[in-house]
Amino acid sequence: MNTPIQTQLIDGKAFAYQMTEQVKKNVAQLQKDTGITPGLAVILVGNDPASEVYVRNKTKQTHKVGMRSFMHMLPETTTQQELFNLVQRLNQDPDVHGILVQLPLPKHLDPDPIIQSILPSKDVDGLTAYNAGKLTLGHMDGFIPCTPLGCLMLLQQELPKLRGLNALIIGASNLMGKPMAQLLLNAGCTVTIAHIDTRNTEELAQQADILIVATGCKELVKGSWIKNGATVIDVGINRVITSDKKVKLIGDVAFDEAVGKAGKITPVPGGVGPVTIACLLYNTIQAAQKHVKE
Ligand SMILES: Nc1nc(=O)c2c([nH]1)NC[C@@H]1CN(c3ccc(C(=O)N[C@@H](CCC(=O)O)C(=O)O)cc3)C=[N+]21
Ligand SMILES: [Mg+2]
Repeated sequence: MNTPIQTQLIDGKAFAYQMTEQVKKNVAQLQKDTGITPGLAVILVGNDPASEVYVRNKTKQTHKVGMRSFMHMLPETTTQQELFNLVQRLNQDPDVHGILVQLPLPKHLDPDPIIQSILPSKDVDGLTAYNAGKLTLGHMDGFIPCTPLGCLMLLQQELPKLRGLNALIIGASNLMGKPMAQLLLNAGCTVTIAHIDTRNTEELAQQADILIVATGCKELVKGSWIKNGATVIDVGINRVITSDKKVKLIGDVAFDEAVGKAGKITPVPGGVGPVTIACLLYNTIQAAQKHVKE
């Protein structure tokens, strides 16, 4: 019999708090040195309830660190041209250092041309071809998407050494899986990406020292998929209604099954989510600092 493993929770909330305090100091310093207040513009189109929660959290944290927040809530009926025009305006606005277009957009809008129209120097989400290319080349001076950057920072804190570890990323999106793979490759991991058409995801997971799950499929990863002692990063946030009719957040990992198998795991909520927001603020202060140097 295997003795059950003591599973340690990775406290994303505490990590995010520390990071946010540092950003706050940097904002104050920048203001003192230059008189500039970093500004973040967030565009939200339509009324997806989950997106509204994230955007509200972002706005709250932006104010907390002393940055300016420019919220643009656009109706569901917004056209491609109107959205495009707004991005152009924000690109030219000297008070705006970072621009984020909350995804997903309503179905009638094509996200790619909109994202690609953001000035790379204001692309704090790291989704333009310029910043994605920088990351692929291993240049660390571009903007890195906030969620994978947060996952990397958590892993660097939790593990003594990443070099040589087997990492499996389940999910291959431009926002998460692909940049995560680049980051871990640059950090010396042996990286595998599994996606919807992968036939042996479970088997691959069982080999993984680091397992990162970002699929949006609730509790996809079972306890039996997890290698003993592995570090599990659960990026999923799924809203479910409990039998007593309460809204509950659950991850892409069956958390109760993972306890006793994983060495370390991020909870949902309180894991990757808050760190994502802290990284967004981190990228925005970087954008404002670079703006001064130019
Ligand atoms: N262009 C773009 N950039 C993003 O960075 C981006 C995006 N689109 N679309 C959606 C995802 C998701 N995301 C989260 C932000 C905050 C929490 C967060 O605050 N989570 C809390 C719980 C919040 C809740 O109650 O739902 C937690 O996990 O503890 C989660 C997820 C950013 N994303
Ligand atoms: Mg979980």
